[in-house]
Amino acid sequence: MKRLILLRHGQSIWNLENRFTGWHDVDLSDKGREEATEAGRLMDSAGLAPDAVYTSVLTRAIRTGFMSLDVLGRLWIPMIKDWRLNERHYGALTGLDKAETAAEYGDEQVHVWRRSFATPPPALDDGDQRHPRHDPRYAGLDPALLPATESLKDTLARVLPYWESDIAPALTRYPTLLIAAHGNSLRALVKHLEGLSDEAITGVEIATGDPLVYELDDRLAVSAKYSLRDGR
Ligand SMILES: O=C(O)[C@@H](CO)OP(=O)(O)O
Repeated sequence: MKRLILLRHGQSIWNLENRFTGWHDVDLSDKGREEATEAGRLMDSAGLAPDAVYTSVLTRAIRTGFMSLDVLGRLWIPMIKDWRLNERHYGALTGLDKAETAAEYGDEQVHVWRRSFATPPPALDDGDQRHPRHDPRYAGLDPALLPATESLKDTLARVLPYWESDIAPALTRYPTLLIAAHGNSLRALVKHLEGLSDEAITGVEIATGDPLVYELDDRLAVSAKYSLRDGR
């Protein structure tokens, strides 16, 4: 049996401030750091010892993985960072206050931008400093790969090939594998793992700092799923 632990980063400063974040690189809040440490304690109590961690190239996820592994005394395991585990790109909404945006465009429109499967938020212009082409961490990538906005469908379209090419094969070598990532990149993975419909995934939320464990058989079919914090 293999175990996949999905861990959404702890609360970030922009989660706390209620701002659309996406690919903006904001760090954890004090509460987020506590959640990251607590996630490590929960894994420890459950007897889970990750053999490797996959994470994004965004500080809040990297730090969450690092802080949880620190509790476990496992900072030495391989940590693989890849942009394809980044949060869904929030386009022109990046940095805006969620409540103010809802007051301007209406709750329904904001809900569509946040949770519909296929409708992306308005895109960023190439010249906008928030566009990933201006961020040195993506300098080695083909600019055509870099999103100016993303729906969950678009996010799935980059997470899934990475799952198939890198993460799923790694489960043979690392049978307990931690993925420290983001609300929407993890929702994309959950949709795939559980075979959820486009409609069903719109109702799925992933809490910060709550390790979600999937037990997988040799064909990587899910045999059990539970959360370490809420026990669901
Ligand atoms: O702002 C974001 O990037 C995400 C996650 O924090 O927010 P939402 O839940 O609205 O998709």
